[in-house]
Amino acid sequence: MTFSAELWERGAAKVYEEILRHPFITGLTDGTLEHSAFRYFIIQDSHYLRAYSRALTLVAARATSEDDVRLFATHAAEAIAVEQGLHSELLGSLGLESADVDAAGSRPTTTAYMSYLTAVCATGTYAEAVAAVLPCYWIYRDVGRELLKRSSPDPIYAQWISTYGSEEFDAVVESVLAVTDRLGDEVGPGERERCHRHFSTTTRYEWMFWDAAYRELDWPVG
Ligand SMILES: Cc1ncc(C[n+]2csc(CCO)c2C)c(N)n1
Repeated sequence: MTFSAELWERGAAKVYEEILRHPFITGLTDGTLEHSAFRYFIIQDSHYLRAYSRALTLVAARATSEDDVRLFATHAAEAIAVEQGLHSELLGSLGLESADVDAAGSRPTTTAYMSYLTAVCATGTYAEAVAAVLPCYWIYRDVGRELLKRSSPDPIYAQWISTYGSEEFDAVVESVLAVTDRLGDEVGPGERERCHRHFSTTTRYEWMFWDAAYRELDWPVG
């Protein structure tokens, strides 16, 4: 079995099914999701993408070949492009501007997910860092494909869906899966277990990110 298949089977298969069943996801395609929940999601995703792009530059710095440095450095730049392009368009459609993103700040789940990613990418090995960032790519590709089949009666949701369900994005994910499988042949048993732990933790955070948006979770105090 490839390393990526092993990671998915142990850490993501069940959570992925839960994600597809989550009312945030089903609400996107049947149009019942409240705009306020989607607004929360886009605002939090702007914060997330800012941290994620920095985390990817740490992955790039740890990479063991020039091709891999280029791959992750390119994705870091693309994450910023998504934040500044797609997001500013969506913010406009939702009646928001970038000052609203700053005013809302990063909420608990976003903060926890960003902090975990940053810590692993800053202090872990190259394989650990790749395992931590992988669910972000992989889950969005697979969820994007499912959503694309169903599409959405709401043009704002349909626009968002088309970004992650695209063929270009598919190629991006395949290249990261190829890196993961290669690293699977190089890691020792202790590092392999740490990769599993990071992969399943950030997979859970992906579910929690949608759940927090659905419930519009805020800090309980302060
Ligand atoms: C919570 C959350 N998780 C994953 C993504 C998807 N994503 C963000 S950056 C990137 C790779 C480089 O473009 C991918 C796949 C998201 N937007 N928000």
